[in-house]
Amino acid sequence: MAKTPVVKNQELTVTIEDLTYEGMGVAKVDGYPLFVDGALPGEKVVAHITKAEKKFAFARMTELLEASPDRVEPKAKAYAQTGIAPLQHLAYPAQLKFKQHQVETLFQKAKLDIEVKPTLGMDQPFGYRNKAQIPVRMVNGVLTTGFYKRRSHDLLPLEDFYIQDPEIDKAVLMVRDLLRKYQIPAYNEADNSGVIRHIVVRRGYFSHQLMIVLVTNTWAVDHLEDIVKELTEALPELASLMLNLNNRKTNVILGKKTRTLFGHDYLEDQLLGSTFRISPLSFYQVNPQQTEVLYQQAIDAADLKGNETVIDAYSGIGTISLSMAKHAKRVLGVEVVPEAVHDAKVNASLNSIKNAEFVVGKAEDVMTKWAEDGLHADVLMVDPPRKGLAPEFTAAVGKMLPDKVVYVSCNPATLARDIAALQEFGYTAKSNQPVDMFPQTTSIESVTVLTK
Ligand SMILES: C[S@@+](CC[C@H](N)C(=O)[O-])C[C@H]1O[C@@H](n2cnc3c(N)ncnc32)[C@H](O)[C@@H]1O
Repeated sequence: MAKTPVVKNQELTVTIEDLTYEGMGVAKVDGYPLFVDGALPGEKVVAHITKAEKKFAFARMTELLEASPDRVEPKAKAYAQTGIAPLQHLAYPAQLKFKQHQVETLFQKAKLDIEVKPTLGMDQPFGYRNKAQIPVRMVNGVLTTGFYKRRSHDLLPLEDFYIQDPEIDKAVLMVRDLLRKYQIPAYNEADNSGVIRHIVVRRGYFSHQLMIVLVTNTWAVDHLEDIVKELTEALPELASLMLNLNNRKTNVILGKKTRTLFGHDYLEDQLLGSTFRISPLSFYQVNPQQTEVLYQQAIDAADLKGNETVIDAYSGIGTISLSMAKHAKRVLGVEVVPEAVHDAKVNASLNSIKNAEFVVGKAEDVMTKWAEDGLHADVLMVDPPRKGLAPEFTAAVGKMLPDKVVYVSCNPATLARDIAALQEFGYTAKSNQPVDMFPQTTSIESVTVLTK
């Protein structure tokens, strides 16, 4: 095997120069990169090599010799083992700079000359998540809720998740205690046995409505009536209690079939003055306070005058579409999850919006058809998942040539790739606005406007 500049279990003193997009400190040993877990730029640390590859190595920090002024005390040491909050040791203003810098770096690499504005952050960057998906496993013979340790499926027991709405944490513990009381077995991944796989909880930030979904390996859950009765009595905010069947050997959390045990089969919440129904299988942004900031950026960027046709691709339950419909002539949404499209249609009528239509389908297929049919959009909104736009989608944009493209992105790497592709059709972007939707984590959301 080729000789590497460092070897496994070696300890060396290094100075950290940068932070990777995953939040690991980067040091160089004669130009060879060392990724040091938990270390911050400017810090001098003792690094213990855990893995040495041909082109880089991983290390663990065993001693902090000189700390960064941006280092803060993490909320909980154990919590750091999970990867839920990989930036919790970095002061919040520095987290916001880190995100801006990440986008700048990716744009530079893609040779894009676009100004990246300072990240819009939160006043209180904890307790913001409106959704939790908590794995349930047996730990030492006891049904336990918590989170997986990084790069593993070993469950670390946790009661306070810090970044979730504290009411969600309380609801999870209440469900856990009832499952313990009625001796319901937790799921066992090794042999696909047991009953309870996950507890999924959503809470409306504005409505305070609570939705609990018990994800189970079977429909047959003992004492279900007792559990439902006790939960409804204990949680006055409970608006929806559901059972979701997932009996496949998979890392996907939710199965396709859901039964309502109590209340509605949806949750309601408000955003920018409109009410939205959200089904358990539908996407809904997890940081409601910052979602309003993000959507306002997108609405301002679209600069609608009232006579435009807007396409909202990857429209989910229609949150962006319906916010835009108030300022446009017509909005067409396209989304691949049928339940989300159903929600979007209901949401249009709940908010008395008559100029928005929603289609189920892959955005790349539907956009191609619209372009072939000669449909013209003045504004194209895109809010794709992390993998960004499909090449067929970008090609259809080149055919339709909307006047403006407003790109809401949750992954700056695919954003940079897609902007470069759209440039081929004569689009340019002047600036990018990151909005911090996920404090304490490395995830980056941003809005970019492209015009011809
Ligand atoms: C980041 S979410 C945005 C949803 C919505 N704009 C919002 O803010 O709530 C991306 C959405 O794209 C949907 N999706 C994923 N792949 C798709 C595809 N190929 N075509 C259409 N929709 C897709 C997902 O189901 C999800 O609802």
